[in-house]
Amino acid sequence: MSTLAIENLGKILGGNTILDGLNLTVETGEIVALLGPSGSGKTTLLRCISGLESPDAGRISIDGRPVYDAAARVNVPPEGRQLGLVFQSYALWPHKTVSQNVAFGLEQRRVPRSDIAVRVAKVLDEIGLGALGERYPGQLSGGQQQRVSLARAFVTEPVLLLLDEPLSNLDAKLREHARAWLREALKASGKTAIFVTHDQSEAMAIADRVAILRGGKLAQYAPPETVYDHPNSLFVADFIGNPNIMDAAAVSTEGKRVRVSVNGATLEGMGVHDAELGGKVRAVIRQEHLELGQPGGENTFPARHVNSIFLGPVWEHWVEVGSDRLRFHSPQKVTGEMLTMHVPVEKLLVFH
Ligand SMILES: Nc1ncnc2c1ncn2[C@@H]1O[C@H](COP(=O)(O)OP(=O)(O)OP(=O)(O)O)[C@@H](O)[C@H]1O
Repeated sequence: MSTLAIENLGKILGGNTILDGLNLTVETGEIVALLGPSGSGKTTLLRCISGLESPDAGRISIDGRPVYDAAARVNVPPEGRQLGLVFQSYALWPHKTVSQNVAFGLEQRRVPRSDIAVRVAKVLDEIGLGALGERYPGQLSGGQQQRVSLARAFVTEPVLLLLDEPLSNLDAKLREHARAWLREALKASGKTAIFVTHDQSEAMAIADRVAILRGGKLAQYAPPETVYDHPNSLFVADFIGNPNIMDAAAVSTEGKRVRVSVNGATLEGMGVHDAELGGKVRAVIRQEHLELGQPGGENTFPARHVNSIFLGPVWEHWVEVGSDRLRFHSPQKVTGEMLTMHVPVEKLLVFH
């Protein structure tokens, strides 16, 4: 069953179309990341779902109930949408203890006092804060404060959780731990969740499906492995994972396979929109799919080695091919000026 159904959602702000007939469905128990370049409409979409922003067209249903319908003039206020909100800033009350912060939403809903104490204790336990109920937010680490803000959203038993950049206030090391923890906590709760992030690896690590926005529309909506391995457009291929991209010319096609001429070398790859191929194309190779090859080997090309930097687990190398600069990794140092590069056929993606 779908917990969230968005149909043809439109939003205009300051005369600009920010959401452009957007459709999105989130199944019950699913975690969805909204990802996209700055200004693509992620925050506006989250605000429209929450009710903090009013769309101009379309429909939004939560748990089968319309909460916004332009045609039927339905617009349920935020507090009537059964949502749990988690903000980047945590928005904790500094003068209330952890337990009081978590209890606040229940008090507002006039839940009996004895029930509040039981529900707060249970959610704090579940979220690993059982021993910290009497502390004040100022006495907690950033990661612990983030857990409190999640506990506060969980305790009201919302049908849908909306998280706005939930980990962006944490430092890099803590963030890596927090993303694994956040996915575990969401999955253990069985809650349906949508979060906005600027961090692609965070989106892929936490989400079941990633919604990539471009100009207020969905560019691709699929599991993380699919958007990474099978991007449906040059835009998505380029946006996710910062790959190597070269200008090329399509020479011939055979089914999905395409032969391309790149800087004087002929290479074979996979056409993503084969019907449209012909003439100028772009060849995309992810850094981890480019490797050293044997001179004369299949799908190889010569490249000039210009730089290598040590990253710890691997070396990162830069090579030049014609006017293109490409990047690849290897566990060892690479020496020599001219190198032979290899890319497996199925890992060279050709876009119109
Ligand atoms: N109140 C407003 N009036 C006019 N334009 C606005 C308003 N709020 C947002 N916008 C514009 O809407 C577009 C989408 O904004 P939004 O914040 O939804 O994008 P985003 O994808 O979340 O961006 P970012 O990654 O930078 O946070 C941007 O171009 C922004 O300038």
